[in-house]
Amino acid sequence: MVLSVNSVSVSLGRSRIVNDIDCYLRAGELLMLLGPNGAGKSTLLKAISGDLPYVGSVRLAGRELGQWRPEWLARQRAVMPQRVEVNFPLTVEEVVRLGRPKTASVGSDPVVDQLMSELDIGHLRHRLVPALSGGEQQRLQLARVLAQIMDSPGDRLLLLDECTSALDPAHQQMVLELVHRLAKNQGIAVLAVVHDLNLAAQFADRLLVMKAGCLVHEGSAREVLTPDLLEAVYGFTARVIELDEGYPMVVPRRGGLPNAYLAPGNPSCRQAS
Ligand SMILES: Nc1ncnc2c1ncn2[C@@H]1O[C@H](COP(=O)(O)OP(=O)(O)OP(=O)(O)O)[C@@H](O)[C@H]1O
Repeated sequence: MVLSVNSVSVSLGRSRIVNDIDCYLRAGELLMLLGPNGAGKSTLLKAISGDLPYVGSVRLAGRELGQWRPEWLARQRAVMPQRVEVNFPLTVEEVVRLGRPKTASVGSDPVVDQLMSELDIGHLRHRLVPALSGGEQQRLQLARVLAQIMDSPGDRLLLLDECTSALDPAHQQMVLELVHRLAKNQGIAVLAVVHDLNLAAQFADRLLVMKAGCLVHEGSAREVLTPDLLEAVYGFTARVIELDEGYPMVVPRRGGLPNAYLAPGNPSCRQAS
């Protein structure tokens, strides 16, 4: 198992934001984490990344997160947070190179070239980062993150927090096809927070759904993306169509936002800690 999360809870201030989560991730698996705004998805990802204190157990490749040396983590685990502010005057190519391990070649680096090409930023390689558009910045950050673990041996974990939120539909497709290929061809285990239900249906091996700090559903896209479950979790009504491609598509109904949408989350899940 690349990642095992057992009974993980996170409190921020006086509130318990993430409540008693269990999940696991095997090599080559693409797991997508869904849930309404404020459900606790980013907080869980930050705990798994070691960026927030938690109670419970997070094991990477069989060993507790805190027991790994930072050098091992830097080669085997890469994290793309929801927001990355880059205001310093480096070029696109220099930023991707920041992700490379110190042992990588100082001259031309095929991994850097390949990632810039696959993420469609090769033509921007000499451009200064503050002059990029939002979507270009997001593809650049993904390239930097992937550069970190691209040619590492052994178990690798990729944690992505809304890595396609700024992208147009073609680039969303491009990015998730790349991430899917890396999982399947290189055995990288991927945990990705997404809001786009149809991208999740298309690419995820398994879906996890969080609401009000708790894990409330887990299963395949066909099991999770049902009208009843979507209404219970998000409070909106939708049709779910089975596509010839072999995965479902969610079509929200216009005007299908009941008042329940604005109601607070399940109070039994998140309480003062
Ligand atoms: N430092 C903090 N102190 C108190 N509450 C916080 C803190 N940081 C986040 N929260 C709250 O924790 C809850 C979960 O936040 P989190 O960012 O994990 O949600 P999310 O599921 O990733 O949401 P989104 O889909 O909007 O990105 C939110 O209600 C947020 O306001």
